[in-house]
Amino acid sequence: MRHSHPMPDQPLTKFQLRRQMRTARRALSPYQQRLASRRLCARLALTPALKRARHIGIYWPMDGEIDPRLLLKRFPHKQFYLPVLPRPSRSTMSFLHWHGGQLPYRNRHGIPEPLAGRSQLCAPDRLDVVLLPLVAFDPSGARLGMGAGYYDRTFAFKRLRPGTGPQLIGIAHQLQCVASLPAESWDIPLSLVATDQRLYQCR
Ligand SMILES: Nc1nc2c(c(=O)[nH]1)N(C=O)[C@@H](CNc1ccc(C(=O)N[C@@H](CCC(=O)O)C(=O)O)cc1)CN2
Ligand SMILES: Nc1ncnc2c1ncn2[C@@H]1O[C@H](COP(=O)(O)OP(=O)(O)OP(=O)(O)O)[C@@H](O)[C@H]1O
Repeated sequence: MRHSHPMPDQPLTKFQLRRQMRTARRALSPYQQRLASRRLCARLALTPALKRARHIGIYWPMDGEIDPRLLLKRFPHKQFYLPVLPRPSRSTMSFLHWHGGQLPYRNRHGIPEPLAGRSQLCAPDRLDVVLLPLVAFDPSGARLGMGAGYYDRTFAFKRLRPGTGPQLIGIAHQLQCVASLPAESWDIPLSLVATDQRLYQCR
């Protein structure tokens, strides 16, 4: 009996944490989502990183993720790029230029992507800033994603050549903040996390 149930105060496994955070995120109302997105984008727009950046990696939100797409209206002269899943036998994502309109094609996870050949490609190391989706984060800049490792693999070169490549900025709802996440050897740390409520300067 003593060992038949996990202790209630045991740390959640990554699996449990993902499920809990994704459920909490999805439970936000459309009004809460719009408000959070406006607050996030207003805060991000004031950061030196965004003001300086010319080529910015962004994402198309899903599953209750905070929506960064208002930034296109704030910065009509900057170039924005969406991630495209690795082609067969490749392991890293590409980034394709996006003007802000609707996108008919959806990838195998149901997320809209621009079409290769029709949109200009930007190599991951040529982006100035990347806004990363995440499931949970901690104030040190550790990130828990969907679990496929796409972003970790795409920006793994930053561990070999620290200080090169884009500045990686995690964006999230404030409720996605946890006290601490287990660090994995392949994790690429975030330099900044921005939420609808505040900024976390990580290093
Ligand atoms: N908005 C957004 N775009 C993104 C990511 C993300 O986290 N958010 N990614 C960050 O890596 C990549 C896609 N990664 C993904 C990894 C796993 C699943 C996934 O497991 N999805 C379903 C299972 C069903 C299905 O895939 O069809 C799930 O919800 O459980 C989805 C996307 C690239 N684009
Ligand atoms: N640089 C890398 N080289 C090889 N494999 C990697 C690398 N980075 C991550 N992986 C693999 O990807 C898998 C998923 O990693 P993890 O659970 O940390 O993903 P995540 O950061 O949550 O997801 P995502 O980046 O897709 O949002 C791990 O099992 C790991 O083996």
